Amino acid sequence: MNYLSNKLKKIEIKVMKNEMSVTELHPANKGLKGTIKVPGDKSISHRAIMFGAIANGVTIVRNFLQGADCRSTIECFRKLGVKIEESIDEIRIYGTGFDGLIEPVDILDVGNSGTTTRLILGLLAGRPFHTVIIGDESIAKRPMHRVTQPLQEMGAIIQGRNQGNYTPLSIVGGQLKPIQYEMPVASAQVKSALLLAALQIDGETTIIEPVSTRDHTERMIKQFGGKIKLEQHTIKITGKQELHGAKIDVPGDISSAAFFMVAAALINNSEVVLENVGLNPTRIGIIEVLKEMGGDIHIEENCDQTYEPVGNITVKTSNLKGIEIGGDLIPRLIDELPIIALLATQAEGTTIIKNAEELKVKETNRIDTVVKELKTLGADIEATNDGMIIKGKVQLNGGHVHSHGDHRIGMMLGIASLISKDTVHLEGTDAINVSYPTFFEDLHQLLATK
Ligand SMILES: O=C(O)C1=C[C@@H](OP(=O)(O)O)[C@@H](O)[C@H](O)C1
Ligand SMILES: C=C(OP(=O)(O)O)C(=O)O
Repeated sequence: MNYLSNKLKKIEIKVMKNEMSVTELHPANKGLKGTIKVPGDKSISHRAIMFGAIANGVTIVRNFLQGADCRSTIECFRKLGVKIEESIDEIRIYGTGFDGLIEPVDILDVGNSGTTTRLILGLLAGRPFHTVIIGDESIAKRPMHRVTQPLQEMGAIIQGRNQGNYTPLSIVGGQLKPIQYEMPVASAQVKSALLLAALQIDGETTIIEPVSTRDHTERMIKQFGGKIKLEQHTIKITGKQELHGAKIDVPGDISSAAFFMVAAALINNSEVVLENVGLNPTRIGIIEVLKEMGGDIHIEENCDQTYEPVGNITVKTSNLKGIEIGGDLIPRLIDELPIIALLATQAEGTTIIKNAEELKVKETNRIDTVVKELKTLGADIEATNDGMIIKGKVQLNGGHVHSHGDHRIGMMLGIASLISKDTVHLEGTDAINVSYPTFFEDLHQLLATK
């Protein structure tokens, strides 16, 4: 049977009081072939809106990710008084500078986006007005102390549930003082929040990371004409700099490309080319893992790019072996761990994922949700305190699985259905809109190419 009978076939069923979408997914009956461009990078799209807003002059963003999370960022900045125009090809942000942002009359709704929540808190910490931030059910469970505590130390007044740890949060910013901050967790969101606060301070702020995390904010500061000192894990920045509007071409999101990289490696007779994907060294852990597992993967870097490296990734059907994944590599593939877990179910031997406690505080507890859902499909997978142990190679069955409202779990299960021997019913498919609204269309295209 053709995957999704050649069309997205949705069965609407009623679960308790809520309407839940259940998608019926069928095993792939042939390989994935062809070339696609995955949508723009989520981390860079968020930052492009934020830096466009705080710069002076117009910023033009191309290949912006039109996912729900980045839409939340746009709407938050509109409420802060920033004019943002959208056309099919580009987004234009009329930067107001920090001082042009205004006290919002309405609550800012960050939806499902942790990046929006944490980065906007850093930015608002230096603004002398009051803002209330809310999000969805998942956001309400995600820890915010990691940003609210250092921002309070800098001088911001922040209140919220559990002493400022959970949304709804209220913040009154103002004049901040520079600090030297040794980050207890490896988090690009914390680092970026502190950089956005530091950019508003007269004086030098120092941030020390335990290990390197994605550096899109640092690169963007330079792209907007700012200065930042980077030395190993230490970042120094002086505030009150003039930032100028810029032209941003958002590269394809490697975290979205990862789903098709894995699908191509796992399905017989596949060869997929993913064009114009971001290859920032702080994001390419998935490429390193695929290579180490014995994957047939080829990278062709485009040498013209200045601020963010991009290139094409080709993946063919591969014979894989289990490996150990941990340490400094974890932040460079943190969002790819659910799909890497699926990859590991099809590798000969044992794969151990460790040092990945951060998975517990994502959109869901991704150790629990990955283990639960892959077990339902018959995988040999166990949760550990800081990761998972997966034994392969195991033929997956069909079954009824759930995204738990987590986009990456939904997409991982969508790919799992292709290698399962029976039909998979995926509940909560809508969550995928958070980062990849055209996921099933792109999958369908790769399945339809001869
Ligand atoms: O800075 C960012 O854009 C992101 C950083 C990561 O989160 P942490 O900083 O919490 O690790 C990642 O999981 C998230 O999807 C996006
Ligand atoms: C963790 C993620 O995003 P955020 O923290 O922005 O919600 C993600 O996209 O996997």
